[in-house]
Amino acid sequence: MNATELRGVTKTFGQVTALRECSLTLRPGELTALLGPNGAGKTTAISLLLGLAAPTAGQVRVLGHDPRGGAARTRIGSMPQESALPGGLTVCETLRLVASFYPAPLPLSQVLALVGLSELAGRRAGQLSGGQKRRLAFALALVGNPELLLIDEPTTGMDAQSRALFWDAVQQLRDQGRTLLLTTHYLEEAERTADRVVVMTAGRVVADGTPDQLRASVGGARVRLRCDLVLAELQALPLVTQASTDHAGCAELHTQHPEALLAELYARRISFSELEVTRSTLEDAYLQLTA
Ligand SMILES: Nc1ncnc2c1ncn2[C@@H]1O[C@H](COP(=O)(O)OP(=O)(O)OP(=O)(O)O)[C@@H](O)[C@H]1O
Repeated sequence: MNATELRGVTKTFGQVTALRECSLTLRPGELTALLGPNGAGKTTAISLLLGLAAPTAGQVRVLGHDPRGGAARTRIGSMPQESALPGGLTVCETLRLVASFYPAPLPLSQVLALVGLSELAGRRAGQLSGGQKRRLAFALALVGNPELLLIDEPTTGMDAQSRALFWDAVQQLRDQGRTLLLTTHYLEEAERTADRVVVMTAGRVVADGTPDQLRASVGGARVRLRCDLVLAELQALPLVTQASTDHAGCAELHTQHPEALLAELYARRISFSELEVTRSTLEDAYLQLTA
């Protein structure tokens, strides 16, 4: 089996326990989004998969191998949260240099086009903007033609256009049958693109499923409306599990039974306007799971 997994992994750094009996299996050909608050252990999980650190307890396999050996190294691409690029080399030279370490790299023109750097191929890395450097880091993760891509907070620092381009490229890579694991704090992006979402908190996996399964685990909907009730009255409404008001004076209610809640408002002759009902999002599930 070409398994890529953490099995019962604990990782400590002195007094700090970054992972606690953490188990996670990546399915081939899937895009898995690894979510969790700051310090949850996401980067630690990735560094163990990359073989950069050894687990304190438990087992790590990558494409069927121990990642600290060399067997799987050229089959993996990684994009770390921060990367130091030699500023004097051009985009093309940097890519060519990294490609030279792999047995069957992708054509540079294909990689440049995929990450949207074709027009900047001759520019020195030190002269790229922050977002362009992130694109180059992504290109470096891809150029070795990896089966498995481990990507840590890729879209931080990218503008909206770069982000859209990035997710488009990620979908293409997944459609080519590659396996991807990425961490992100942009839940909407994960919700739209990931086949599977794993939520970690305090070094443990607390949820693992498709975006639909996670949304269904909180169920219900958000009901937004304008009415004269104050916050305490909104919170006291039957069927409301959570209530808040925003700066514009609109109420936001969370409920498992939006239709019954609206019927209740009518029955109580509570008048309201600007009604909006949306089903729970991945963010709702995430906030509940990591609360
Ligand atoms: N080399 C290290 N030495 C000591 N503690 C560390 C080390 N690396 C990570 N930690 C600690 O382990 C915990 C998990 O860190 P990790 O970087 O994996 O979290 P994360 O989920 O990636 O967070 P973020 O979203 O902020 O990137 C944190 O408490 C962190 O301070």
